Amino acid sequence: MNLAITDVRLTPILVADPPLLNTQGVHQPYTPRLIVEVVTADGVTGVGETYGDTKYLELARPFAERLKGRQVSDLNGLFTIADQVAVDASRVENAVDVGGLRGVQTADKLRLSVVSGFEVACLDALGKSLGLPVHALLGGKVRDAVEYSAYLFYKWADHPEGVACEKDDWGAAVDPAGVVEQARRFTERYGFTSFKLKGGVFPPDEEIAAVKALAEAFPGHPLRLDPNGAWSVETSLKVARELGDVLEYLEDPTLGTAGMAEVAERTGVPLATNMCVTTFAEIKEAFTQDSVQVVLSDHHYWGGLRNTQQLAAVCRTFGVGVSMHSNTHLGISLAAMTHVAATVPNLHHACDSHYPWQSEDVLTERLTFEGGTVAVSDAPGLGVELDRERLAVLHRRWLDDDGALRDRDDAAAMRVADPEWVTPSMPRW
Ligand SMILES: O=C([O-])C(=O)C[C@H](O)[C@@H](O)C(=O)[O-]
Ligand SMILES: [Mg+2]
Repeated sequence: MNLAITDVRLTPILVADPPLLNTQGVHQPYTPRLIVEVVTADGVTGVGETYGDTKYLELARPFAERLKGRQVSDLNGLFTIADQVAVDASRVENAVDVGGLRGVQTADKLRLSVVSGFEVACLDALGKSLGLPVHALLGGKVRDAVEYSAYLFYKWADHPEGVACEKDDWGAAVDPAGVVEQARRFTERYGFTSFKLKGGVFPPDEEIAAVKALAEAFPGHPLRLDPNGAWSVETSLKVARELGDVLEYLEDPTLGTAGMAEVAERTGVPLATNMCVTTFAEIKEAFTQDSVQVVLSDHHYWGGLRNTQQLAAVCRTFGVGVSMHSNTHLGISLAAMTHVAATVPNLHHACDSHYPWQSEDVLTERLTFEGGTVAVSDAPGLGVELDRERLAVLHRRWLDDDGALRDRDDAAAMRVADPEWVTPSMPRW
């Protein structure tokens, strides 16, 4: 068996995204992703997926060059390569609300967001070469299916008039009735039993009303609300008081470790985050201050599946829960999330996934949710197959774009509907 990497292919694509609202604006009609392929000397191809914005592409290209000739089994070596890839200082930002609502943007985190795409591709190729599923390469699954939650969004029925887009069939959801209707469709289509509402869009009282309506429509089901840090400490506490009885957790009610610690100290509602603990460097301060009770890992920016396992081990050590965050992603990443989630013993909350919102994919067969879960594949590698024709179509869309959509910008997308819109300063309420 020859596991040497002889070729690496990077294919940036643009995939359709519905008009989902968040505190910064609205999703663009098409969003960038990067598909990574590594090919071994034996002709085995492994696939990975990560963020596709320019700041990631400019790191992925030199990374790919350095990968050739190495072994797909050399997973630790990926971090050595990452250290050799220079990050332009202009890309680094220390604010916690930059970079698509997922915390600080350090040079290391940018590199790790690229490592993850290559790590998954290497694991896929290694698994296919050895005839083993990725979860076996990670130490073995402890469950046969991974539970996901319905990721509810306030949304418009359509993207603004005149904007080129793919139509979706979800309709609008801009009030409690619309949110409950969306949740019903999620349960009918996918069998989800827990629900997360992306908040920070409307004044807190309206979002409280939406969560109360969900609690009434789905009594006893786990509910979460995530305003991406849009509230002050006092507003967070008010929401916690109003919704304390029905929430499984409140996600990033306010920005930053200190604010989260203050909220956590003054409420019994558990706090989750994918914004104030997004790197290993942030763990010590957050955990010693008891800022968060659940860390939502995202293998893309934590540096891959094995780093996610390490994060889970640290969380277990400190008695902090762990689950998974999601951003717009396709089936390769859902497969990767499912493999790693299957290996984490202390995963006690349903994971997030945007996948139901993505009508387009690059796989020959879409992954499916049954009873709100994705079955853990025992096929070699990730257990997915790339559809080259679809990949070519979505890459063509990227090539044809004049650059306007190649870097996700929810505030810019909002300005198409509301020319006065600027990214709100935080706390918004
Ligand atoms: O849980 C979260 O914070 C997210 O998923 C952040 C994402 O950017 C989400 O808000 C989105 O895509 O609008
Ligand atoms: Mg979040």
